Amino acid sequence: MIRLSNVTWRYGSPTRRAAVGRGTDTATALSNVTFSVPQGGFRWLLGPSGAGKSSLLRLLHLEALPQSGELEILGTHVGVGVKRATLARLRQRVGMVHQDFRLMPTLSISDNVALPLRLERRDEAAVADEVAAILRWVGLSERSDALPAELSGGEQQRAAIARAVIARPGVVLADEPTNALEESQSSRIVGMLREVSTLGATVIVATHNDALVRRFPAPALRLERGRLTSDESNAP
Ligand SMILES: Nc1ncnc2c1ncn2[C@@H]1O[C@H](COP(=O)(O)OP(=O)(O)OP(=O)(O)O)[C@@H](O)[C@H]1O
Repeated sequence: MIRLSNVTWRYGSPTRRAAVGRGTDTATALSNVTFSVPQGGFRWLLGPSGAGKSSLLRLLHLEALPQSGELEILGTHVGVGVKRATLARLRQRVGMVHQDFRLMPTLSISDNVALPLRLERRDEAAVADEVAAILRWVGLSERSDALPAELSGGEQQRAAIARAVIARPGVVLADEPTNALEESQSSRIVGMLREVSTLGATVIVATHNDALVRRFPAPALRLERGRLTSDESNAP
């Protein structure tokens, strides 16, 4: 479950600089944003360039804290004063998929996918089993020893999804995950993200791809200039 109530977030605040080390102005990226998504819900995140989609996903990925308003993720209230250890634990329960994959170039696909489990110090035999199972799910069993650069864009994105979901996060966020991909790969990626939500994770996917949104109908959150202009969260 994700719940935001009147959340406002400006770039260039001390919180933001401390969190990611950049941003010098005070552009307001999100203004009074209020919505909630239940556990297992799937939402498109739509809006023109600069509307605040990436900013909202970064906030939900706990890369920064809201300057005002309330943010609740998986039952934890996140705000100024929240303990670092609480944030770190919560962050492990939020998976993120980026447009440019962000796989570690020197690690094999299986080692990339294993990273979240190794961070949790899971037993290596269990890691091997989980990695094999998830690579089967994303159709990459044959490519487990390859380096990311040896894979196509669609394959790299499937590996990135495997890495994002292997530790069974309660929330999965994707920032324009199909931008660099051709149509058939895009559909496959969105199909997987939909499946992740039916398995119980809350999933939010930012996109500019209207054709994809039509092909996979789901409630949408629409941002314009940092404000939520449409919230179909209560749609059936
Ligand atoms: N590092 C930053 N420092 C200051 N302002 C920023 C920074 N990154 C984004 N912004 C501003 O925040 C606002 C929202 O940007 P954001 O990247 O969230 O939009 P977006 O909807 O994801 O756009 P796009 O679809 O082009 O990716 C914009 O006004 C943008 O200029």
